[in-house]
Amino acid sequence: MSQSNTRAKPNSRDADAPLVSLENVEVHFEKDQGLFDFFEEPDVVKAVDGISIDIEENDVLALVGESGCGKSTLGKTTIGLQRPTGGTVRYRGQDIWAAKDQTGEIDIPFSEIRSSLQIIHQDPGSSLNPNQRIVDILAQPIKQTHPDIGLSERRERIYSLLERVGMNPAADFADRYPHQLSGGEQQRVALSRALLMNPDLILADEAISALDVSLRVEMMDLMLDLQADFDTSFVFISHDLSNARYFAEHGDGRIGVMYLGEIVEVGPAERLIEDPGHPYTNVLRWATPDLALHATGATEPPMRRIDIPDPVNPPSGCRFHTRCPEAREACRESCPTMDGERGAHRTACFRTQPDHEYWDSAPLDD
Ligand SMILES: Nc1ncnc2c1ncn2[C@@H]1O[C@H](COP(=O)(O)OP(=O)(O)OP(=O)(O)O)[C@@H](O)[C@H]1O
Repeated sequence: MSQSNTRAKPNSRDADAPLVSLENVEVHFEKDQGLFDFFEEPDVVKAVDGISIDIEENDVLALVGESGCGKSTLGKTTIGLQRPTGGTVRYRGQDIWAAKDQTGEIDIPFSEIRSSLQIIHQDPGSSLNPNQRIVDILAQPIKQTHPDIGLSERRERIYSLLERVGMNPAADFADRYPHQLSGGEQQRVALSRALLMNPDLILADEAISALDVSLRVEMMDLMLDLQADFDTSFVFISHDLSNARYFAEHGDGRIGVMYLGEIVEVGPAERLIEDPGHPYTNVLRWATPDLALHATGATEPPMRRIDIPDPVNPPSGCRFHTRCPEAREACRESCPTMDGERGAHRTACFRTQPDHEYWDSAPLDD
């Protein structure tokens, strides 16, 4: 059921441009001020801080990291739902926010960009209109993308997609309301609705976290099967490294590890898990017992401290240095940047550079 040829690809500004490209993107939020803090400078959370990454056609990127590290903010910025406070986000070479603000020469209108970049949320129940039947919810994207299609063909498409996502027989589900479906079925409807927009990219933001453990693999397999059918890329967000690994490995994609607003390591799933370059990736590995890695025997996390720094006031230099068991003076003083080519296995840690002054600086003992 390939739908990829139902929508012509938009005119790219640059034919070789990645599907979505982030260049030095920042999203800084001002925290709400208390009544008595009115004359103080507002606190700023650097939810995303200087991230550059490309997402190609039929790509899979699984973002992983602990709660509050900026995964959702980065995901929403990637699909044009969150305006960055710095840097640029491009879709096929078109600056998304220039399109939105209608500044400069626009090759791809914002409305087209937004429908190409879809999202499915952790809680599908809240994103499906409770007063509409499933068939009506799914009719909307078809009316938008194919306004000339008549009622019976629309119904046929909806039924065939419901069956494709495992809701069989479709007629049993089509006339129900969202509250008459299980969480897993609601998520399948949300996925179907996203797919009916013929998207180039779907952001799955903790889309399997609320599902029963037994259903998670089934849902990930379904998303990956449909990725092939619909010619779609996925940014898959999870706080669980084993789910990120499953999705990225089976989708032949990459894992991106986030820490305090930065991507600290990105690379092909298998290599990143088997041979992590960043000490924080090692912590995530340690915290994920079902990765079935060779037991290290360590009962304590491979960290000096377990407390998470305040995102309003992140540590100087490498943000992980306050917890990193390998940290030296050099890590407190300067900030490592990503090594290597875009698209390869890349790590932001001085330890990957054999000639770096890190190796001659004193270990941190505080
Ligand atoms: N609209 C907002 N206003 C102010 N701060 C925000 C806003 N959205 C997110 N933040 C803050 O930005 C940081 C990153 O949040 P984000 O939700 O992106 O992280 P996350 O890794 O997705 O976390 P989780 O796994 O808990 O959803 C957090 O400190 C959060 O409190």
